Amino acid sequence: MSIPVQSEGSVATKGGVAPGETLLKVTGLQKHFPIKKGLLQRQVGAVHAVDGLDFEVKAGETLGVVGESGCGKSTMGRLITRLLEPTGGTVEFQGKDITHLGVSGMRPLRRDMQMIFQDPYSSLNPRHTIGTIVGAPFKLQGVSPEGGVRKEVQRLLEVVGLNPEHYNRYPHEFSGGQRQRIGIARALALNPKLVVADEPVSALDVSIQAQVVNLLDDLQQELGLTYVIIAHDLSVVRHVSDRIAVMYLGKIVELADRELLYKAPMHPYTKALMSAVPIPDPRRKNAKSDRILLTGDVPSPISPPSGCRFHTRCWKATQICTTTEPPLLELAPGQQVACHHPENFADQAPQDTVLLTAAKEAEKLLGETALQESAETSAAVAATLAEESAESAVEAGEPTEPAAESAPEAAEPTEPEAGSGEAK
Ligand SMILES: Nc1ncnc2c1ncn2[C@@H]1O[C@H](COP(=O)(O)OP(=O)(O)OP(=O)(O)O)[C@@H](O)[C@H]1O
Repeated sequence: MSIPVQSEGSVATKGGVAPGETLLKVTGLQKHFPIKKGLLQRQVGAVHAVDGLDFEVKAGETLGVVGESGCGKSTMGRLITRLLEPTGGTVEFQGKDITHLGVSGMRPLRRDMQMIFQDPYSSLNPRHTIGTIVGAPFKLQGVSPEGGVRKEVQRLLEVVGLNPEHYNRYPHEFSGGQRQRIGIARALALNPKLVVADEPVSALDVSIQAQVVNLLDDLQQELGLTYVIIAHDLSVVRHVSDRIAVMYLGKIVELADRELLYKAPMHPYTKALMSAVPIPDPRRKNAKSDRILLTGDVPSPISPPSGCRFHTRCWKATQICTTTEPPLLELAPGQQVACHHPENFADQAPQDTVLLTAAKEAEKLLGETALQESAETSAAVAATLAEESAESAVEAGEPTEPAAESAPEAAEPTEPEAGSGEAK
């Protein structure tokens, strides 16, 4: 599809943020929704929807955000576009702190950051024509596009693959996929720099999902857009994201380049999510499923578990996971992980070996292939690391013993890891 050039020039070069430079920076971002009770509406607790997020989004990239329902993805999207006021932390957009900007302070920035919502049925006013809906941002911002609003709206409709002649039609006259295209046209009207798409295709038929995802991809290529795409399903963000953040109960547990995340996920939760993505390969139709089934429900965000929040469902959890929250560390270039016992990497807490009872139960539900693979990859990576550090120790003239210590898994037999938890 050919997309007409925007009248105001390339987004990526507009406003001084060059591709690859930081467009959005989030530090320690928090949102706690108060729970109030009684006549006096006293606060009795809080929903820890987003609980300390740190990440950056570079101009021109697509950051995918995935996680189960209720993990705080939408809240995060609304916080970074400042549709919600954060409880803590900071949000910087183009180097400017926008954390506590009021409505008037945010108004000029609204042009630069737009949101696409999940439900193309409820996000469009049924009483307004498409022309009014897509043209609304011009009115709200007091912008008069060259050639008039009508001409610009028709151009935008064409950009998203809709017939510009349908300017006077109403939302109910369009299919779900077309309505989502209308939502995208509205988001693009003011030539934004950052587009946050919250589950942009979840409400659509699978056959239409690919069309909308491809449209978003095409628009990014042509207009130099920066995306944060939120989805509960890795298969949606898989093809469009440059980097992917995996969220669990209000926290990022892994943030990595797409390739790294798919080839060697380090957080057990990422591994479990990935095992749930179906592989469309007819040759595997009789293969034994190695899907990782997580035990129990997602704990309540009102009183999240202590230590690592995933420990209640993790098959690798040990004592330290219940007491100490693992920091989000860059364990490999381009891969940040918050885990004491990561996959595909040397153990971060090798001294702590006693598996929790819950973990032992979770282990029973894991596919054997998954456990075997997990053990093999961890042992292989640990062996490579041990080799590398032994080599560097020899080069530096040091004794080679400490290298083996720093990668204790290297010495382990390649038995399933969860089963060999005691010896880890
Ligand atoms: N306005 C609100 N008041 C109180 N709690 C809220 C509010 N908005 C969200 N929450 C709670 O915050 C938590 C995170 O919600 P959020 O919608 O951000 O999750 P999500 O990962 O986007 O889930 P989904 O995919 O189902 O939308 C949930 O427990 C939710 O109930």
